[in-house]
Amino acid sequence: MKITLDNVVKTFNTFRAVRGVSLDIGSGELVALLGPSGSGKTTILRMVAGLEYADGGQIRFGEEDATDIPVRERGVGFVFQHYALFPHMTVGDNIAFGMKVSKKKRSPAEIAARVADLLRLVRLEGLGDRYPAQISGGQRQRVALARALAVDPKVLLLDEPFGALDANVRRELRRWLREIHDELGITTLFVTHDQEEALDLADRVVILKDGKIVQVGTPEEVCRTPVNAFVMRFLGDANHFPATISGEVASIGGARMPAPGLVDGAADAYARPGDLGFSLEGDGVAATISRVLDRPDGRRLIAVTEAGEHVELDVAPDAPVKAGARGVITLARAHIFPAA
Ligand SMILES: Nc1ncnc2c1ncn2[C@@H]1O[C@H](COP(=O)(O)OP(=O)(O)OP(=O)(O)O)[C@@H](O)[C@H]1O
Repeated sequence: MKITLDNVVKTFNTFRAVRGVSLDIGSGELVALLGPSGSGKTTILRMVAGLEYADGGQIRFGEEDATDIPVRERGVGFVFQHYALFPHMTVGDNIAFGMKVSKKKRSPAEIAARVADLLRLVRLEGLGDRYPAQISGGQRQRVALARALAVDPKVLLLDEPFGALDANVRRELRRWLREIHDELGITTLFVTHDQEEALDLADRVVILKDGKIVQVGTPEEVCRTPVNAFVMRFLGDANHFPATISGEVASIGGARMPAPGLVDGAADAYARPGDLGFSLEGDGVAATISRVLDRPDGRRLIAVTEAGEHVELDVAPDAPVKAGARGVITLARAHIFPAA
């Protein structure tokens, strides 16, 4: 099912939570809405679900105006962070619940077979007789997904479904969700404020700020060509350097870089840790190493520039650098934007 948002607006009292959002979500696509707290992600999801009405613009399911489709007939499955399972029902009964109350009549044997299929799909075979309190948080969210899938939704809406889980479980569930999505091909809209989660999971990422879309693109597009400093910073690990533009060339400390299309004057350059290096001499930004952090996947240096800015850079695990070393930060790549 294709979903279209056409200049959608939502106002609470006088506060504009969503300010003219237009977005096409292709049939079978997995799209993440990513943005800081209060950027309007949940409000957009709730409007698609029909739990909230847009007060401007239009939402279409296929070619049909969604306002004409009652919530129960939208064919939407939800998983929310705090959308608790029924504690007094077994896992199996929780999954069966939607089928039992659905207009589409199914026999008890059909329901039991479907519950068994779904338990297999979410890899919880054998746990159907447990109660929610007897399984882990990650398993509970898998049950919540199985319950949402039980009624064959055309659209799946997930609001921070893994928000309450620890980092390793989150990572595992996100891989698993992607596999399930690829198997079932249900159009999925996923809300998160976790950049890594959005980038790992989604076909396309929609970056929101103050109720507006700032950028839409594949993970590669938003990472490699952020449209502005907000996207660059929000995606994480952005080091800032003041820059000066002259004749479409940026000077960043002693380094020079092409800056096509930028006007002369002050600018902001941003670079990620992997785009930086450290050497004792050369063209770059003078800095002193303040800390050396060793991690399973390499060595990260924390440097302080002469302007007092902290910069993080990744070097080879065996790079011979010690805290206190003075030298220059070299830039292999940077994103340069007009000064804010
Ligand atoms: N029912 C409501 N009444 C008044 N204001 C609301 C209501 N729901 C949301 N808002 C406001 O609308 C803005 C957007 O909220 P929304 O929950 O959509 O943001 P979000 O991006 O999902 O944030 P979070 O990540 O914190 O959940 C916020 O400023 C919020 O306070």
